[in-house]
Amino acid sequence: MTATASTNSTSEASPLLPNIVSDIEYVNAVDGLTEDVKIPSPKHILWKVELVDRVFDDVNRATYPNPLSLKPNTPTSWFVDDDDLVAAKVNVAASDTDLDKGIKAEAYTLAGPRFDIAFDPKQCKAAVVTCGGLCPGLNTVVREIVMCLRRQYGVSTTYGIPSGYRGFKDPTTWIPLDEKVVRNFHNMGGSFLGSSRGGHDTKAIVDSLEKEGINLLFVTGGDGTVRGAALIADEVRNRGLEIAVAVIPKTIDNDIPLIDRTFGFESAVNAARQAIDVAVTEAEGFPYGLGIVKVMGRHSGFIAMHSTLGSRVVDLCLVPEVDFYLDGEGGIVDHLADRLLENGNAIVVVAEGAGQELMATMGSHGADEVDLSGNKLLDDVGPWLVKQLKPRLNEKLKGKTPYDDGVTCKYVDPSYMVRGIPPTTADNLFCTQLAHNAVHGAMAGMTSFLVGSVNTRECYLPIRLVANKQNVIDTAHQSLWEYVVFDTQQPSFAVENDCRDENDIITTASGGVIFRNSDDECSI
Ligand SMILES: Nc1ncnc2c1ncn2[C@@H]1O[C@H](COP(=O)(O)OP(=O)(O)O)[C@@H](O)[C@H]1O
Ligand SMILES: O=P(O)(O)OC[C@H]1O[C@](O)(COP(=O)(O)O)[C@@H](O)[C@@H]1O
Ligand SMILES: [Mg+2]
Repeated sequence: MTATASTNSTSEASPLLPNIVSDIEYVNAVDGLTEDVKIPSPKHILWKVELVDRVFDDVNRATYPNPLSLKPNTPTSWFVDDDDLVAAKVNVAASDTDLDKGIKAEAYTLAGPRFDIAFDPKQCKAAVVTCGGLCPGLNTVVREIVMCLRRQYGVSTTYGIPSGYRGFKDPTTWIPLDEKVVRNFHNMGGSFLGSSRGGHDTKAIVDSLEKEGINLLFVTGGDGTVRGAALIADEVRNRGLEIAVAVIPKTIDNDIPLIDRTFGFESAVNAARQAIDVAVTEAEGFPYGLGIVKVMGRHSGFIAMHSTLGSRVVDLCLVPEVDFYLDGEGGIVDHLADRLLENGNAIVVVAEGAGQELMATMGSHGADEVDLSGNKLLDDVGPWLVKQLKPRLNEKLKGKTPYDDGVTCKYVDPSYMVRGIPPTTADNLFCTQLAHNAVHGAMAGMTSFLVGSVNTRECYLPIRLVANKQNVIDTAHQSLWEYVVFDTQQPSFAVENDCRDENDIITTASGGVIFRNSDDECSI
């Protein structure tokens, strides 16, 4: 079966996403069908990315040849066509393939270099900024943006904005970046440019961009940064400026929706696994050793889930997405007591955002504060868990062990050790792909977009599809969480059995899920 998208798609304006959603009529949907069999044309969605103001109007679109295309022997097959799409969903229900209905398709624009570009490289000035919490790979992204701009497009001016969004205000502090400066960035943890929370001032940022003649802006950061970038892109559009705004999503938390994973996540998972290994050594070294490891992840437990599955020795994994309880049948105390008696030791991995409600109901008074970006500061679940578990387990083990001196509890909090490290090789490669594709998209005149991998293919997503939503572990459907429950044999705490239409659910390769909401204005 082949499906071909027609090129003359019609644009359907949505009040919230002007010119982003378009219907594509599939033609020749099923090979071998005779001419007289008419397939009712279902609506398909292409989540188009916006173009900078000057090139928005296709008719007046000025283009320049991509310098890469002028180099001798560059295969034309290296270039991506605007017709090349990435399927948003690769799993389809059998009922969706009913010939009467056709297959409902939803797609993003494939990332990569375009044959024609929208900006004259000689006139280009770029800026790059790193925002939010640190993350392995930030420097690689900056390095590769500079390298790709210079080597592939001949753009020689790129400024590094110091200290996140707040650094835009004073252009005298901007750092000129060239190949020499960035050469060894890929080996460095942290952010050479510096980062920060808070300090986003849309007007001041766009004033500086306008004053300094920046036309390519690359922003790397997490969910907060994406919201900030959306505001910058709106302001740029409102002022009619020719500035492409591209986001390269970062965060060790992996909480950006729709994409397979964020860069830095894999590095953080590897480091978290090392902490688990230490806890195992300690727990095995003492009678009835209980190792408890707390890892980062405020709203999403991906680091906890993936490091648990990577280590395969964990007896209990607690994440923000799943409420748990301590006592009684099906509680975590009985489960851990069983494992201690059976194996002589037990390992718990807990994400920092887990158990917040339980702590509150049991009288713990959280800080009730937010950080400079407005992120709620969490109650510390690690020490709380140690305090709750120790006496309960001692009670459970009484009279059942040879020494009768209870559990030996070892608490490991790797904290920033999972974050302030250089990226793994896989993350370095991933950062390179993301950075280069961000440059290709921006040079092609795309704006207000985020570059990410969807179903292992790099593509461009409109920022607004992603802002204000969170990627969380999919606990209600067949996903990686099922392996956690199977592997740890922990109680399967009740999860919301979501009864929304399957079409509203988007799952990600790392085991995440988001549910569309009305903001998407998407009707299939
Ligand atoms: N709703 C928002 N509007 C504008 N800027 C925001 C918003 N939320 C966060 N930001 C800015 O984005 C930056 C990073 O946000 P933060 O939440 O700290 O990290 P991350 O982007 O990694 O999630 C901060 O400078 C913050 O001020
Ligand atoms: O750097 P801070 O302010 O101590 O914040 C720690 C938080 O940052 C993170 O490492 C990453 O969060 P962001 O990606 O949202 O910046 C969280 O896992 C953690 O809760
Ligand atoms: Mg965040």
